[in-house]
Amino acid sequence: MHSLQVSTLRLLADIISTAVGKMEAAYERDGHLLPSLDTPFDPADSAESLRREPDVAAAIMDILAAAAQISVTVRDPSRTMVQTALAFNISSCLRVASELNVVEIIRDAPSQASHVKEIAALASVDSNLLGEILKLLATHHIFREVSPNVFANNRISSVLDKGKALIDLLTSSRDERFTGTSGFAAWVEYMTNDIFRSATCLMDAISTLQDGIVPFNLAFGTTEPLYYWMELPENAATREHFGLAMQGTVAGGDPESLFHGFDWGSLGPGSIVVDVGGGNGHSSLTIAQRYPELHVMVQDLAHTVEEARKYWHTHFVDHANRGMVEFQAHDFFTLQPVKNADIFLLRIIAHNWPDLRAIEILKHLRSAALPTTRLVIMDEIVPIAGGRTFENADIPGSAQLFAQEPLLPNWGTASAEVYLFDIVVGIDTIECILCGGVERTLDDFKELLDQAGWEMVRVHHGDRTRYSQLVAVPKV
Ligand SMILES: C[S@@+](CC[C@H](N)C(=O)[O-])C[C@H]1O[C@@H](n2cnc3c(N)ncnc32)[C@H](O)[C@@H]1O
Repeated sequence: MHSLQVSTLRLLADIISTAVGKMEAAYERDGHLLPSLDTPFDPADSAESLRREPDVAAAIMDILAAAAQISVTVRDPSRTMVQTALAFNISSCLRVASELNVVEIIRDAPSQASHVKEIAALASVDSNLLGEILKLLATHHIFREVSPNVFANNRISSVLDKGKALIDLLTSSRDERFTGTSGFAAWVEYMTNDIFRSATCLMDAISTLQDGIVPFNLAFGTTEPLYYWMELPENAATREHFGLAMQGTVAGGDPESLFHGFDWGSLGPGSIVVDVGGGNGHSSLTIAQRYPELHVMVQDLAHTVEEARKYWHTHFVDHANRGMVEFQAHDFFTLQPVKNADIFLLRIIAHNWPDLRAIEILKHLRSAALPTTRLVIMDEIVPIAGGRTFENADIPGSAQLFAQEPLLPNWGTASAEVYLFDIVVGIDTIECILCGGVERTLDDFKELLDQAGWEMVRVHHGDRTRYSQLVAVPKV
């Protein structure tokens, strides 16, 4: 038994060693250095794009999975448990750092490093507590403590940079801080504040078993479903914050992600793309910027679609002036008014709804579809985790890769995001907590589409920084 454990450790160490060798070879071949953890992230650095090369991406997955597995194998389990139980403090401290603009304060300091007293003075908070917060984050490689109580940005903290002048951030209202940003900090703050609050009510909602009441309702004291609650006039600031946060879901992953999948260039001039539940329409806007001959219709609930109109007029006024974009208040649980769509785009919509409701949305799209209409779904696909066999090989692109033993088949915590978001959509939006997980496996999607009259014809797997894309056509 003991020697078996030791040989498992050796296998894990070998996986790391082999993967590091592959990375070394790729970086050497291209004449790049691996970007340092100690310096701010530069998305324009060509060394960064190397991480997306299939061999390097696979090596990274192996390193993440094996390093995590080796750590929990060798550690006293009660220490692992305590640290995991207290992990919420990391979320909480991250929110503080973002709301107080710590990254931007350090960025604009003369030597790009600041004593916590200087940071606290600019942020108008107590320096002792802030120091503890930053030390916890630095211990998790978020910021770097360059000398006692002096902090610098590093690769991880720098991605929170809102990219605005510090003076603007310090003088603007809380609600205006994200305006004009990529939305990534808005997304992080939405997760560490709104979603965090809902998460604290998970146990209460599960034990109460009230139909239609999810943790979000208990946390925010409302019986309205999340998106209808956001439509209320008093929640305009949250709605705007959420719209920017959704934009941040693209900015924080691979900005090119929308183009890794369905070939938008294959659509002819004037093709109609309906962005169903499009939020502020940032995804269809990015697609239209690259393919300006596409005619876009952004649909969402009434107030959200007005945010979309503002967003497009700020970021792509030319398309709006050419009459190539329309904004339509539309509830996707009602008849779809666009009957001549080339594409119905559903980005991170299906995961918000339990099967019966998702089928309703898909059926409305099916009823409005022409024989040539295609449905493009962008969402997470939950990998098969309980084995290493895959059965849907008949659909192009669908095959799932599995990690080598002794890693978990789904690469364990290297794939954690999809499981974390499964809980997020459960606590925020499903209408009945007993309806089951809403992030779906490929089989779940196939079944869902089938029941709504669609046939899945192509799968483009994401790579944990991108949503997967599924293409479906009307079933005849
Ligand atoms: C997770 S967000 C995704 C937004 C956008 N597709 C994106 O990728 O950023 C879900 C969107 O669904 C919209 N939504 C929720 N319920 C809706 C309904 N009944 N009809 C239309 N849109 C709805 C919300 O307002 C929100 O914009």
